Amino acid sequence: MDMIVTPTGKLNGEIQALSSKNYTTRYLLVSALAEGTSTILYPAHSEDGEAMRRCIRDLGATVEEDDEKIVITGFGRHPRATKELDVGNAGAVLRFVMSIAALLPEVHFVNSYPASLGKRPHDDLIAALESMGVRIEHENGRLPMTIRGGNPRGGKIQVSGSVSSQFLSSLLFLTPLLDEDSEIEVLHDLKSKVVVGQTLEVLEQAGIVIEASDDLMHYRIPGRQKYKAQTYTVQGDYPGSAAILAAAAVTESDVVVHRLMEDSKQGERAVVDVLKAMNVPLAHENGIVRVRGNGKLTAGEFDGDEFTDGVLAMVAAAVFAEGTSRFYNVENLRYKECDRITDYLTELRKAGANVEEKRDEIIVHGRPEGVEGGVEIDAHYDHRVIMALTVVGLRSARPIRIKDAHHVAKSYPIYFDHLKSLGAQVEWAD
Ligand SMILES: O=C(O)C1=C[C@@H](OP(=O)(O)O)[C@@H](O)[C@H](O)C1
Ligand SMILES: C=C(OP(=O)(O)O)C(=O)O
Repeated sequence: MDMIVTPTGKLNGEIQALSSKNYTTRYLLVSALAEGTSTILYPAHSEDGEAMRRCIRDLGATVEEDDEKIVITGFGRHPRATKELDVGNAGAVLRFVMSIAALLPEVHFVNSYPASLGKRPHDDLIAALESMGVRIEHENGRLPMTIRGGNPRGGKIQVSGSVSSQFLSSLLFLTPLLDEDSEIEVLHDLKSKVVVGQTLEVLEQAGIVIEASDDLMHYRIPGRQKYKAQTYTVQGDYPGSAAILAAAAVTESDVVVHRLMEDSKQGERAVVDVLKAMNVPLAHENGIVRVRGNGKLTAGEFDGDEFTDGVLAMVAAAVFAEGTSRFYNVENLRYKECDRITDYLTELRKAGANVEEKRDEIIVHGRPEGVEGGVEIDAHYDHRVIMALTVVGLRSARPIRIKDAHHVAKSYPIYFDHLKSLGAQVEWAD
């Protein structure tokens, strides 16, 4: 389904932030790895959340859900010997479940999104799992894959963090279950370091003991641990809310978003500081963010690796800022649902934005006068491209048409409903 975004000058209203995708996937996983029954309150409802629900069910967890909670009885260290898993287009779900599949004799991962997840590399996690005695058939480090494990060995493990932090997170979920104690050394660099903090927080809540170095590059994980069945509450999602806040920033607005904890471990909480640095009138207290946009923004320079999933939305706001903005240290955006530098900038330029790219940087020459719009946008299967281009469409001279905008449901199925409730002129077109 395509979305027609018509220029909208004013946004007003209040919404409850959607629930965090990245916490929901983690709570579903640790609940499945516990024996006994866990409860997750206010879980995210999205395609990626559904992908993790599907995988843990296929691996033997029981999953019962009503409109407020999920109740899960896990399989501990003994997942059911399932032959095939389908993670949809969910990168973190694939990476995390690959390590659980290593506990089984043979699991095949299908490639349902050859043009998106099918293009993303998993070499670094494959190498680490192979060093633990797991055999993996793959297509040049990509899906489809067959993992032949059974009894992966703990001990000294090395994994590169230069492409994704998810490979490390995946090993941190697996190693506590192994017979041996393990030590993990992260090689090269560790991208999206902040989100590893979420992994560690959830593991601690699940009763797992892990010793992490201050720089998050070394870990000691005792083996033979048991995940505890717990009750978890999912907090609001900053990455998805970043697009709502950007929309409020580029219009005349008075927009309030609830459920955004100031002390969240989500790196994307930094988008509040980014917008403040761009002189967007914004207040953040008691978990409530209020933007009283006047459409005026000033450019800035930002380390995008601190708020990985919020970069595209902040770039969309910078499109209308006074001056030139830089978002640096963002090379790993190239390995997401699409190449979020080259593909994203191609779509921004179509809409009339003045943007440049480097290997690991996005440069935005702001256009406070707005952009032409009046074009058809390719979503590249990427929910964050869809959300960010919608922000640009609100301040274009003419409507834009975003093709296949239904892929927004990967993380935020109600994004357009939320925007519409704030007054945005967005309509599905068949
Ligand atoms: O661990 C996670 O849940 C995620 C980590 C990040 O990926 P990278 O570590 O590949 O940047 C982020 O982009 C993704 O949305 C989810
Ligand atoms: C890249 C993302 O998620 P994943 O890596 O889990 O596909 C995202 O949510 O922007």
